[in-house]
Amino acid sequence: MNEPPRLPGGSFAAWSRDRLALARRGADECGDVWQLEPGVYVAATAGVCEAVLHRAQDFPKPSSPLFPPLQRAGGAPTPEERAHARAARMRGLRPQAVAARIGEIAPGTARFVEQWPTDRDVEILPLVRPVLAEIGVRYLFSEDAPVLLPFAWQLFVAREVLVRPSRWVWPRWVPTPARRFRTRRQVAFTNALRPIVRRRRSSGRLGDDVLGQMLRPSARYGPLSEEAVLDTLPGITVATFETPSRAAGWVLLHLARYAQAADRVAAEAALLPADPATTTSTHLDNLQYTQALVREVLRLHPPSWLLTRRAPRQTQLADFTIDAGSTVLVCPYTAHRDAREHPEPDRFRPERWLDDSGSPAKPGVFLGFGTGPHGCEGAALAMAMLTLMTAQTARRYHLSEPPGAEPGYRVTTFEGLATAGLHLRATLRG
Ligand code: HEM
Repeated sequence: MNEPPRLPGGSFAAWSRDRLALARRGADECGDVWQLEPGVYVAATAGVCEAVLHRAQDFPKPSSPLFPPLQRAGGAPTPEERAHARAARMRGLRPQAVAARIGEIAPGTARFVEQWPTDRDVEILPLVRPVLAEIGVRYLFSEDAPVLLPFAWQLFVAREVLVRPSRWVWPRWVPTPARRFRTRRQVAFTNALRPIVRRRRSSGRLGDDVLGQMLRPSARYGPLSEEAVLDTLPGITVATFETPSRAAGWVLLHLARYAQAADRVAAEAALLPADPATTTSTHLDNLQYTQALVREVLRLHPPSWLLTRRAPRQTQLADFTIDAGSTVLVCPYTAHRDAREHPEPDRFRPERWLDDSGSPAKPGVFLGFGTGPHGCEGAALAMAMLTLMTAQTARRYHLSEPPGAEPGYRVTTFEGLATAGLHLRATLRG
């Protein structure tokens, strides 16, 4: 049996101290796959990460939903029920569906820009999160969004409490205070959503938003049950703004750090209509440099930088044997810094995502939204929100970091790569 190499000094204690640094050292010194501790492997390079995510039979995603099903007496949903719920959500989230609703997303990102207090340092994540929550919840529930938004916000708060690092990892059945808090918030959200689902179904006015698409029967599976609708929406609701907010923090930081890139985004954004509600998918498609910039930021700082998979049976990965019962951590962060895929991988160079004519290019593996059967369902929505927000911000402001030798934020990696405490200053462009 050919086990993946162990990284010298790569203990769990070293991992806990600085996970990004250890991940980089593992990729540099061990290559494709390395061993963090017995039974825990890290897939580090682009090809291997991609292979694990595509080989979902050999490396299934553990089912540990943040908001476990409440409505079902009969335990976890079957694979068929999961596929049905995913297909229903994707009707409202696929690229064509998002493209048709750009005029609803753009006013939200424009409001964010307008309300940014200028000429003083402002903490970014608390500024950006409520705006993206409003856009995301509106995208899912349109005119029913105002009722659901406060409950959605409480789901987010419950999530933050739940994922906070703690000394003890309690078995899943232990009702810790954080889990009880989560369940109460999830029940409250579901109780607010149920009458909306019933009203839409009984009136026949299902709506054209994501909820409306989920309520339409599928040709293949028929109608999605009320329980499945109610169980699937808490997770998706938080997903519409949680990871996008982390991504926005990184993108805005890069606008502040790279003035020339920001100027180029501003020039492109000058072509956006004055009334954001009239923005269309054609306007969005024309923001090619801005999209490249967002993609480049997600390459360098993928907010979901480490994905978990299991190996229920013994299997091969690259030249190694992965034992039954192992955990495989897939690392988009190091995969994106694989020089065979992205030359000068540590350099911020949005142009790498454009060809000579300025059209989109795919220079190498990109796992910012994962890939394979569990790839991100909200990628098109996230790209639309982030691209519009970036363009509108650069059109109106110069951003800058607070002066000083040290960055005014901490990089956190637990449950996602984020710029905790990031402050930026916006000054109106002359
Ligand atoms: C910049 C923003 C975002 C990033 C970087 C991101 C990243 C990711 C990644 C890497 C995965 C794969 C996880 C894995 O393979 O284990 C994923 C899955 C997922 N994302 Fe996103 N995401 C973003 C925004 C969104 C939005 C806006 C939504 C909701 C509308 C969403 C919904 C989901 C869902 C439901 C999954 C699970 C898919 C599955 O397990 O089958 N994400 N996302």
